[in-house]
Amino acid sequence: MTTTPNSARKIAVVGSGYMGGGIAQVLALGGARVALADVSAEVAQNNYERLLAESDQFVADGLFPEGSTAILKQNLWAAKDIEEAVADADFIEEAVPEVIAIKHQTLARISAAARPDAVIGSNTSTISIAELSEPVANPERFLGVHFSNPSPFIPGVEIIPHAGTSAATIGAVRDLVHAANKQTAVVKDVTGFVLNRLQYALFHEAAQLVEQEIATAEDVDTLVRTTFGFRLPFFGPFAIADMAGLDVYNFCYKSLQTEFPDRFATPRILSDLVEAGKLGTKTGAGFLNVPAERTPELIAYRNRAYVAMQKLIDELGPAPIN
Ligand SMILES: NC(=O)c1ccc[n+]([C@@H]2O[C@H](COP(=O)([O-])OP(=O)(O)OC[C@H]3O[C@@H](n4cnc5c(N)ncnc54)[C@H](O)[C@@H]3O)[C@@H](O)[C@H]2O)c1
Repeated sequence: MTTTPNSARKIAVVGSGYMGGGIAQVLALGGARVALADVSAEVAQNNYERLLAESDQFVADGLFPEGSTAILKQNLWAAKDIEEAVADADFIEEAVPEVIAIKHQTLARISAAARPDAVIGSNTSTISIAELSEPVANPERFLGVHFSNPSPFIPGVEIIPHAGTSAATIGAVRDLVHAANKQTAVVKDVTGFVLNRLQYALFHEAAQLVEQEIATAEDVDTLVRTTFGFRLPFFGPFAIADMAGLDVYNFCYKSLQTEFPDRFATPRILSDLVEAGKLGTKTGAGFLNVPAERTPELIAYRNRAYVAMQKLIDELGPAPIN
């Protein structure tokens, strides 16, 4: 639930490049006053102008609502340096390059110049949040706030507290991100977090299939897009497993184990449910506990979703790859 409208917030984005620029657009369009800071006043100003020009193009292409550039002109500004940008900010997002030394140096400057109660987030994709927190004074106000590329259009943001991040900090960031019309999930500070761990698990198997000449890269992509990947905008892996039947998953694991006993060892959380007779949607209990009486509603939604998805793909045409 949103408690504070973003129009009442002051935000600074430090590192106004590709990701920082997009994040600044999202937050400024959500109503916050957003300062851009970069290596120099000139770079910040150039990025400010780039973001306005890009917004004009997005409006012309129907991707941003009419009037977006005017809102950005009102809410975005280019600061002369990090200190000026963060001085009275409630929230600061760091989006400088993925190099620990640069991030540490930047976070030290942010932390020294910001209000002691300002919340500080990092857009890091891979660096431990605990390690990044080292130069931050009051590290309970620091956490990962990981937007995805392209940030104006991808709806999810991964929130990564380190062990010392306060609950109030997590709550404040979730409010702020939700007020900018994004969805959040809070995950632990482990290598790869959740998003990249999953993304690279899929890529890792895909690369091995191609290396072993089991399928071409094109055919792997076709299969992912047109089969299980087709479901993913609507259902995550646990909803899909519940709908498929956890007994079926258990059996498939046994099959995979004949060739890959270690890589596809049956996960304990799956075998525990199967042993308890909780086989997913068909038994009204599984990972996500969809009550049995709602199954027809779920199936109807699923079917509508897949038909709508195919219509959208037909309307857009294939991606310009190859
Ligand atoms: N590009 C992606 O797809 C993606 C996706 C998710 C997360 N990320 C993460 O977002 C962060 C930024 O990535 P990006 O792709 O936007 O990089 P980028 O190179 O486009 O932008 C980095 C910006 O930081 C500025 N900068 C460099 N040193 C600085 C300093 N000392 N002080 C202030 N500004 C400084 C640069 O001038 C540049 O404008 C990285 O941590 C990256 O891992 C990137």
